[in-house]
Amino acid sequence: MATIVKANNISKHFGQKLVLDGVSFGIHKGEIVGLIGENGAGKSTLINIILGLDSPSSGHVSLFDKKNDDKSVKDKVGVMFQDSYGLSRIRGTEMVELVRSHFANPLPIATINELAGLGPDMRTMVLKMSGGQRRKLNFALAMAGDPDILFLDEPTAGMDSTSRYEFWNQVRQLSQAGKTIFVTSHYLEEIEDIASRIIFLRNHQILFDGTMANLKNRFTKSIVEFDTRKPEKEIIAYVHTGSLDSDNQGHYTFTTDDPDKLIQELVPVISEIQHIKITQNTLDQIFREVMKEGQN
Ligand SMILES: Nc1ncnc2c1ncn2[C@@H]1O[C@H](COP(=O)(O)OP(=O)(O)OP(=O)(O)O)[C@@H](O)[C@H]1O
Repeated sequence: MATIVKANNISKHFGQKLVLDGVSFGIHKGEIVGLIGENGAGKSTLINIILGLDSPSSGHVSLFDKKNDDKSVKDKVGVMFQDSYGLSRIRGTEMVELVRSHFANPLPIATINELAGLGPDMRTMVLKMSGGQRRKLNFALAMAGDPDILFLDEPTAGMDSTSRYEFWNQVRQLSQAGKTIFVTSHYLEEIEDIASRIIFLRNHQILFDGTMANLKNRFTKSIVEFDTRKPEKEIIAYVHTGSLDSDNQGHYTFTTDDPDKLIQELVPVISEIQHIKITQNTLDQIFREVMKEGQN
């Protein structure tokens, strides 16, 4: 699989302040990578370094196997920044035209608007656009050059629920069409939903890099719940792979590393068990737990 981004041992200081410390990873074609970390973790700094907008204190980055300032790379990269741009006294359509003119093979403006979902609002002066409309315009600008890789920095902040839903559907379709996506967001349920891979920045380094399933296996246990009239001591006698959290009027809650095995252990009494439910922590819960651990 082609590696589109290679970040090799990136460190970054701002003055005395260490922000990134030996960060390395590769991003492959077609992946949707979710970069997560607390406020100030260095997500935007890392994106800026990958894009060549900032330089690392040490380490190096390549995009499409070239240096990130190589001219041939520019046409293949689309970026949706967090902040709005300086030009605000022109219409959205004019802004998109301006950006299109910088690319060799831009998408038609109607296609760009279809992707961004701005409709007639694209003709509004940028100054008069709402926060959500500006986000959509930012997405339009990111897509203007028909990029192979899209960097999305907090793309849905300020978007209403329907717009978010449509936005992520669009991103999913772009991914299915072969685009590579690198996204940061504090809306972790959205990252959990969209990303094929999570990179978790913590204490200036990569704490975790892998699939959501791997992340859950590493940082969380499963909860197995069920109802039964069997007395507690009988149930406990069967279960060896989990610990009983509560037995509340016949509703049992076990925490376990291996929910499949726990269910197998219950097989002798399974006919007397009802409403079995297995759950795992969400990305949001895992994130909060990992952050809490760091404070202790
Ligand atoms: N140009 C700069 N000069 C000095 N410090 C900077 C600069 N840019 C970023 N920083 C600092 O680097 C750290 C990382 O900032 P960055 O914006 O990369 O974090 P982030 O993970 O994107 O945060 P957020 O989730 O809040 O957007 C912060 O402490 C920030 O104050």
